[in-house]
Amino acid sequence: MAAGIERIDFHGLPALRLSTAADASAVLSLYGGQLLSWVPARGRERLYLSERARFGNGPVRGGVPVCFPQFAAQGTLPRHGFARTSVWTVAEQRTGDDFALATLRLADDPQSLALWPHPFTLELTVAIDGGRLDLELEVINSGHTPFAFTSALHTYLRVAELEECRLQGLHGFEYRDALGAGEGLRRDSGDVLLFDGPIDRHYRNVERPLLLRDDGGALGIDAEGFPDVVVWNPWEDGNARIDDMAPRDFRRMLCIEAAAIHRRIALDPSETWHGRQTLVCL
Ligand SMILES: O=P(O)(O)OC[C@H]1O[C@H](O)[C@H](O)[C@@H](O)[C@@H]1O
Repeated sequence: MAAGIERIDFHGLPALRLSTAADASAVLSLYGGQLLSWVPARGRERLYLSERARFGNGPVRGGVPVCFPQFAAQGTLPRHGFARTSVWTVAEQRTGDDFALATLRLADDPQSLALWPHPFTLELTVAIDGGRLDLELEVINSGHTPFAFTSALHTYLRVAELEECRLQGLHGFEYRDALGAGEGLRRDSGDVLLFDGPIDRHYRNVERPLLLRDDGGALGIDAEGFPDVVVWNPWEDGNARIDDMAPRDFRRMLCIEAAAIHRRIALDPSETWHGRQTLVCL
């Protein structure tokens, strides 16, 4: 099969389907600039997408939402900012013998300026190549005054069984426990992170790569530019409070997010920032 990129309708959303000659594929929605599916060559679906997701009516539960210019409720903007509910445009698409790549773009408009008074351009580039996925976010300050932002690629990984998952690579790094009381920092002391309850940890200045093992094999998780890692799973009670997730779905997903949140990124006029997350099937 030849590599290709086609425009599709995905649950009513305009999207691009990327595919490679080796049969890797991905679906990238223009709504939110959100990757909604990634199937590596000879592999299974690697991203969780809720069967109860709402498409085009608020945030889409699953895939890789782009959080910008605010992470979670760390400010006065809508949760996780407005990029995940904005309509992006296609800036570039390219295929080669063994890869497919697409870039989506989002720029300020009257609605964004009413919420956040800064001209900006965002570009999200998604590239698939055999067993590898690269996501790169570029932020350009296209205005005349400085601005600062927080951001994340809020990656929802699909896992076979959460309690079988083992995450390596966070040993020794400091984190803020977003479920705990107070602002104190803790230090990860385990060789591997296991999942047997709700978790919402914001690790700082993590030197990667991370390694996630579950029943279905191992996934390497690397990043550049994003200093932080968020690990989130709502577990049973949290899941029950999320109306766009089926009741036991917390066992099928794990968010490991490339983030820039513990310190805001400041950009002067015309300055550019890049952050990248890479997932590799091992
Ligand atoms: O439900 P959402 O607004 O998409 O947020 C989902 C989750 O995002 C991040 O992982 C935060 O650390 C969590 O605290 C939050 O619950």
